Amino acid sequence: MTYRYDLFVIGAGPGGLSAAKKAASYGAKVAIAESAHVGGTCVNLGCIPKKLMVYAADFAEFAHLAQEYGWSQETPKFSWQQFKQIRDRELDRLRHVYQSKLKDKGVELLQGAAAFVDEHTISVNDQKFTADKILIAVGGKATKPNISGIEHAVTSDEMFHLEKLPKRLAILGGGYIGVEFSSLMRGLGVEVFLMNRECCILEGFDDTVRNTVRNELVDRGIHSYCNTTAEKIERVGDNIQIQLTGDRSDLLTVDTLLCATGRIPNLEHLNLDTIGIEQDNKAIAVDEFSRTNLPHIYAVGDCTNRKQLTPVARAEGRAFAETVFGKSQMAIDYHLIPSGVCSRPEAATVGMTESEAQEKFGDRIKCYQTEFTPLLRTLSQEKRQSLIKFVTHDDRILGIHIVGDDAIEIIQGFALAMQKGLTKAELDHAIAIHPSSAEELFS
Ligand SMILES: Cc1cc2nc3c(=O)[nH]c(=O)nc-3n(C[C@H](O)[C@H](O)[C@H](O)COP(=O)(O)OP(=O)(O)OC[C@H]3O[C@@H](n4cnc5c(N)ncnc54)[C@H](O)[C@@H]3O)c2cc1C
Ligand SMILES: NC(=O)c1ccc[n+]([C@@H]2O[C@H](COP(=O)([O-])OP(=O)(O)OC[C@H]3O[C@@H](n4cnc5c(N)ncnc54)[C@H](O)[C@@H]3O)[C@@H](O)[C@H]2O)c1
Repeated sequence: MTYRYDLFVIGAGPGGLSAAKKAASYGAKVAIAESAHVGGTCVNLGCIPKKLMVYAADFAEFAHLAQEYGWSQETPKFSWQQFKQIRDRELDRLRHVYQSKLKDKGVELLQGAAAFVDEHTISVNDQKFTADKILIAVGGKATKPNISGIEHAVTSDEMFHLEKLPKRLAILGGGYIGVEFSSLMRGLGVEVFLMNRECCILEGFDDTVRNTVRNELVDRGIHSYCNTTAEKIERVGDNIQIQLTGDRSDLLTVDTLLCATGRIPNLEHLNLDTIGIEQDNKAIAVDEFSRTNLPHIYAVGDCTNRKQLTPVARAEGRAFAETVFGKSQMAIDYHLIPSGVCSRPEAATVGMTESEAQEKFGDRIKCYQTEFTPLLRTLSQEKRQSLIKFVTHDDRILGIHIVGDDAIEIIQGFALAMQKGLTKAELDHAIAIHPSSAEELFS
């Protein structure tokens, strides 16, 4: 049987793009279908626009800090409309860069929603295409809990395109998205109410990090309601009224409600049932080589049940292409993947939390913790603390957790060193750069 393509990729996000380009570099004839914008969630509605908004918000804090350094007092004004225009111009440029990279590699881009017709046939805009191998890389979408009136809540997708900045914003969910948006919106001058149903924000992070970030958010004026969720939501005129339940049970009135309660795979329009692809908890079930139960169909990124992070989707895409079209079988090592929350303060983490290490090694673990004021902040009246915590066992570093300026940039190199089995003694013998925040990791 001959097929039109060696590989058909569904979804041009980080996972699909990296797989398509790598497979093409091995000489495969590749097509990629995209129903929205090339670049996927990351470029269009995720990492990149989010981080640009974080930077936009930072200028408010820096303008304040500048006065402590002797700059004269002026009140800078922020224009949301102007920022959106400038940001969208940059996202457009990025999309073009990704498109021309596909073209350079000879990958054919098909604009439209793809669905399975049979095991080797995909339809896009009523046209049918056959392929020997198929990669599903359709990513995820925001999910909303079943709460009366939840249709009045927006998701992170809409937050990027709001007509105007909210005056009072409530956020349901204290995970990555809830914490990042609460912080950046506060930075832009919005009154923010952050609700999470657990005892603290950032479930899964080390408890010290969770508590430190929360205290700092509160210090910056965010109302943080833990053990609290929404029972009922109603639109009243231009406002949204939220009946809270849990530790807080009052009626909260805001103009915008962001639902940030998690993301699920985006599988509903693919016709997966017609070909019998097995699922695992609403995601596509795959083995260590990203292969589904059908041996010629693979899946990578947020539509599988692994880590919902851009570098992970990219790595899975590359590993798939290497395994199927390259020279060696490649599986991803999910151990020690660093991640960071772009809140103010920033939080970054790699490896085990203290409680995870305790569960595994009991009282034999040892933690080291240091808190300090970064040099940049020492002239300020508002003392912003940074925090570094090591979790070790028999001197081997099991986890590093950082809160404060540049935490995300600092942790990257240490994650690599940990993968190489770094011990605390080795770190203490190394020579750091001074003055810096990262030097605080060295003894
Ligand atoms: C607000 C937000 C902020 C984030 N910030 C970060 C961050 O700072 N760092 C980080 O590592 N991760 C971050 N993430 C997560 C990151 O965006 C995802 O993990 C990553 O984009 C997953 O890549 P993917 O290729 O699996 O899917 P996606 O990027 O979602 O791409 C999937 C693509 O498939 C397309 N598609 C879907 N169905 C079809 C179909 N039937 N036919 C054709 N095309 C289809 C979609 O339109 C989309 O373009 C963030 C996510 C969000 C929502
Ligand atoms: N900086 C980054 O790397 C980054 C940034 C954004 C998103 N992401 C990725 O996207 C994924 C999705 O982000 P997210 O923040 O939507 O999900 P999340 O899983 O990180 O957090 C969702 C939070 O909502 C809470 N929740 C669920 N239902 C609730 C309810 N009814 N009431 C109150 N709280 C409720 C959950 O307990 C959880 O704490 C993340 O897991 C992450 O992998 C990464």
